Amino acid sequence: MSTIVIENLSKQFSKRNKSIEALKDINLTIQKGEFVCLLGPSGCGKTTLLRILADLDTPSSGHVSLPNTNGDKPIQSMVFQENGIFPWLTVEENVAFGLKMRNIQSAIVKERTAYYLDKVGLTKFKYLYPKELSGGMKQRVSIARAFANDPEILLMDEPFAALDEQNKFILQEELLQIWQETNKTVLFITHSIDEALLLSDRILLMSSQPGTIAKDIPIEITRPRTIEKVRSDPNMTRTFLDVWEHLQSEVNHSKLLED
Ligand SMILES: Nc1ncnc2c1ncn2[C@@H]1O[C@H](COP(=O)(O)OP(=O)(O)OP(=O)(O)O)[C@@H](O)[C@H]1O
Repeated sequence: MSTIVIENLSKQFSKRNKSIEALKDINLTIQKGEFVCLLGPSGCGKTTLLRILADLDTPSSGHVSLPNTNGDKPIQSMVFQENGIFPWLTVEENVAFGLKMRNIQSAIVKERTAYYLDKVGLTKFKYLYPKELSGGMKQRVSIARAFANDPEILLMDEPFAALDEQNKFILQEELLQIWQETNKTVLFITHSIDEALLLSDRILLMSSQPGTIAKDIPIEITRPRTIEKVRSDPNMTRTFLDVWEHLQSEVNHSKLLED
């Protein structure tokens, strides 16, 4: 069953009287429950695509079809790289925010908030404010809030990019656990090939500007996965090199166009 269908999507921006073609002719189908990573050179339109799916921006042409939820829950929730939580609310209030906005019964809000606070290990920090939290803890709040909202689709824009390796690894594991339990569809932007191999069912590799889907690569290594398992699998080594070479040539290509 497909959750997201994108047909002939293109997006142009105008910047200082010049037109920028950010996305060109994107055609894509994503199945319910799939974990898909978007990888591509800087400026290739990854965030633009996510923003269109989040309804924060509109396509210049083409069509996006998302599931219909009859308004009883959100279609999509977005997790940003940083600063995605409200500084004036406590950890608990941040996680409960979306549910309260939808006037969900307070007993359910409490139960669901407590469940996801526990999942991301923040129960004992629930009365703290964001300024009292580390970067990793803030991202945990964002993830707990996104899942507590119970959306059909999770849109994640480099959520772990600002974290140190150790924290990144712990959060990747937590995310995978919650994803497997909830069967949400996840679209996840990353610049890390290792991260994409560890997390995704599929890597969508984009070309440099204008962004197109250059390759659609299934990642078939069994779950649960660990970095060690991914690194020692010869197929994954080959995929890593393929993706690496693609990114290198796209970066070189866009440099040539700039020169
Ligand atoms: N609101 C906007 N107005 C004008 N140009 C924009 C706007 N948003 C994005 N762009 C341009 O569209 C292109 C794609 O940007 P986008 O942020 O989607 O790329 P990205 O792949 O997410 O980049 P990065 O990996 O560096 O985060 C860039 O050239 C960017 O400058």
